[in-house]
This record gives sequence, C-alpha cells and structure tokens, in this order.
Amino acid sequence: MSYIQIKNIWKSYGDNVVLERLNKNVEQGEFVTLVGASGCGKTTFLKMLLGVEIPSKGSIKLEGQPLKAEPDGERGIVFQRYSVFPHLTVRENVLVGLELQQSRWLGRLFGGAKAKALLQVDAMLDRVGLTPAAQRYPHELSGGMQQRLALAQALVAKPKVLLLDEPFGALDPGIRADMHTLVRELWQQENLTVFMITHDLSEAFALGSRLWVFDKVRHDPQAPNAYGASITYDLPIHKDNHADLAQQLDPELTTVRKLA
Ligand SMILES: Nc1ncnc2c1ncn2[C@@H]1O[C@H](COP(=O)(O)OP(=O)(O)OP(=O)(O)O)[C@@H](O)[C@H]1O
Repeated sequence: MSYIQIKNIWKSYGDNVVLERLNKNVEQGEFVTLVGASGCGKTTFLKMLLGVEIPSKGSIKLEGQPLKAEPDGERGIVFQRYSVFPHLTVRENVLVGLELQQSRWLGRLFGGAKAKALLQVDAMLDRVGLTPAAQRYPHELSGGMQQRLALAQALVAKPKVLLLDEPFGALDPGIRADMHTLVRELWQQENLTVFMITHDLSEAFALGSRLWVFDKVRHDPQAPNAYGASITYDLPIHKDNHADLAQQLDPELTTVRKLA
C-alpha cells in the first residue's frame, strides 16, 4: 500500500471544473515538484492535501486512512507570501505552530508543557539558523529569514508531509540557493514527504525526486471552465537527467515560462 493514495480526484467551484481525474500514488520520502500554467489548480490540489479544501469527487488517503477534513500536525504548509503574526516575535511565532497542534481548544500551552514546547522551538530555530533573531518581530526580518521562520513554524510540530506553495518565489537567487540547501537537508533528515509548487523548472529539477506537470487535456473553446487540469507528465528526476527532462517538457516549459 502506498503512503499517499490519490484516487480519481475532481475539484469544481460551481461550474468551474478546476481539476479532474487525478490518480497517483506517492511513497514516503518522495519530493514531488508541481509545475503548470498559472490558475490550473496547483494550489487547490495542495489545499486538498492539507485538508482545507474537500475534493468534489474521489479520495485522498494517507497511510490507508482518509485525510481528516481539517489540517492537523501530520501536514505543514509554507506559502510564498509569508503570513505570520506580526505582533509576535520569531520565537513566539514558532511556538504558535506547536500550541495550535498540542492545545487545540485552548490554543495556548502553560507551565511544564510550555517549557517543553519552548525547548522544541529553540531546537527548530537553531536548525533553520534563526537563533540570533529569536526575539525579533517579522517586519525586522529579511525575506529569506521570513521564509526560514515559515519553515520553522511548519516543521516544529514534526509533520510527516510538508507542502510548499512557491516558497522561494519572492527571494533573490543567492538566498534561494541557501533555502534549497536547507530544504534538502530537512527533507532528508526528517524523512519528509514533500509536495512543492514552483514556476521555476530548474528549481523543480534541483530539489525534486519526481515532477508532475498539471495541464488540461480537454478543451472546449465555448465553455473554458468545463474541463479541469490533470497530471499530464509524471517523471522521475535524477541528478543526471535534467537536460532530457527539459527537452521532453518543452511545450510545458514554454507555457510555464510565459505565465510565470
Ligand atoms: N475558493 C475558491 N472559490 C472559487 N474558485 C476558486 C477558489 N480557489 C481557487 N479557485 C479557482 O480555481 C482555479 C485554480 O486556482 P489555483 O490557485 O489552484 O491555481 P494555481 O495553479 O495554483 O495558480 P498559480 O500558479 O497562479 O498560483 C482558478 O480558476 C481559481 O480562480
């Protein structure tokens, strides 16, 4: 049995069919990179994996169990546009990641539980290199530091699945390279299963172990919303096949570039 089983997923909003006929199995520890034209439903797919969107049809199973209809500690997410609590320090923001998981109803931890949580928070800040900035507020951080904080917040609750929605899209190339190294380390050390949306194919090749291209296979010019996107390519990524992949993906590459 595969770790994640995606069976005949469809997603519509009213008459707008966004995704159709998604059927995939993913094993634990895979790093799946998702590319496709803007608006084709990649974020919607990630939200279904997170549990904040429900498929219109079909099922997603994690370790054989249907996904819970709301996010839980099993899955952590990082968005491109970072959204943390501006009035909380870096350390407090990461603590929130644990409090939301461990104290569902109260949303706060106290006493011994809080002291224990803070040890985890400090260890996580150390992993992402933010210990010196622990007492700073988000507006005092650079873009790269903000994304490190977003990663720390998503990972502190020890999720098994990490969902990344263009997490590095707004970063300068040098900072991006640092973030790639960090994400690779965290992926390998924590044995995470990762899904990452990107508009940058070289980033997809550099980080992923598998590439999915989302695209529409059916079009009706009279009714552009009648058909959704499917996964049209599912390709293994190896260190030495990037050039071959780029060649195979030429039409998509153009689309992705045009719309990025
Ligand atoms: N809550 C919603 N209600 C109605 N329509 C929605 C909702 N969320 C997304 N959509 C629609 O679903 C389609 C897919 O959106 P989505 O954000 O998943 O695309 P995407 O591939 O991630 O795009 P991008 O690459 O630009 O981020 C769009 O047409 C969008 O307008």
